[in-house]
Amino acid sequence: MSVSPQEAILSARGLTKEFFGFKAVNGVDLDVRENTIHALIGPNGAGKTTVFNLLTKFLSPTEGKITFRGKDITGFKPADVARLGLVRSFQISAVFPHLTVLDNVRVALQRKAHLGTQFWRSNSALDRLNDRAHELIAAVGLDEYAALDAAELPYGRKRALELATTLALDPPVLLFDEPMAGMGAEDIGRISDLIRRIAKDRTVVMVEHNLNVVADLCDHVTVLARGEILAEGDYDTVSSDPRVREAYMGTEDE
Ligand SMILES: Nc1ncnc2c1ncn2[C@@H]1O[C@H](COP(=O)(O)OP(=O)(O)OP(=O)(O)O)[C@@H](O)[C@H]1O
Repeated sequence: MSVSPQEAILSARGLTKEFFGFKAVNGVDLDVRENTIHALIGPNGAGKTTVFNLLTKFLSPTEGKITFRGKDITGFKPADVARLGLVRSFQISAVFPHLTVLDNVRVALQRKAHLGTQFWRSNSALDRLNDRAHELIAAVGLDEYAALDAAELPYGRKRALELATTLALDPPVLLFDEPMAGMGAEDIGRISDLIRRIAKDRTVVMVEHNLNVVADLCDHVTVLARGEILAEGDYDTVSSDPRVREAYMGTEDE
């Protein structure tokens, strides 16, 4: 099932990335539809992280074009695309270990508001910020941890905090690189629920190795292998595709 470019919030055409002559990503056309959860999957070395870094502008493509809401963002810097509303979470999210959960979320909200030091002159603005911080903390299930330093949080809860600080920026598109990496079953369930809730009125793109999570969460799946798109569609479609099965089994044998 291909997505028509008109419906896509984020698109790539002919996306190619060469490292020293080796094409890690080769001619990838991608359309991410608004308000869906879109997974990038594929065996090790397929080019998922490279595509993810190209989409978020952490890498520049050797060839190809990326558009966001119809605007060509190929030459943009990561901060520029974040400002437009394309924000990656987890691997780069700024959580300060020695600030409390509440203060971490407040700092993120302040950044969003660009209020800087002037902000603290207004008590009503401070109240609004505190209310919003508590809402976000509740949304990610961290109410009882609000006063704890971020460093003291268990791993899964730390990721929930990273999610809250990302949500503070209120981005229409969120990109996650392996959000479930290193998590136990309980945390996976909690973060999956969170992502599902977030995605009700947002677009989510995620690289994910855990195929149970992909099956459970994602509306659309793009399978990459050797830098190219091997298959696309919903999970049932791609998981029953013999080429996809072969690509995964091939790497298991290696
Ligand atoms: N900076 C780089 N320099 C050289 N080669 C790279 C670089 N980054 C990635 N590659 C190569 O590009 C290919 C794709 O890598 P990438 O990390 O995008 O794959 P992946 O699908 O995310 O893999 P994994 O599931 O193992 O994380 C690999 O062969 C990798 O070795």
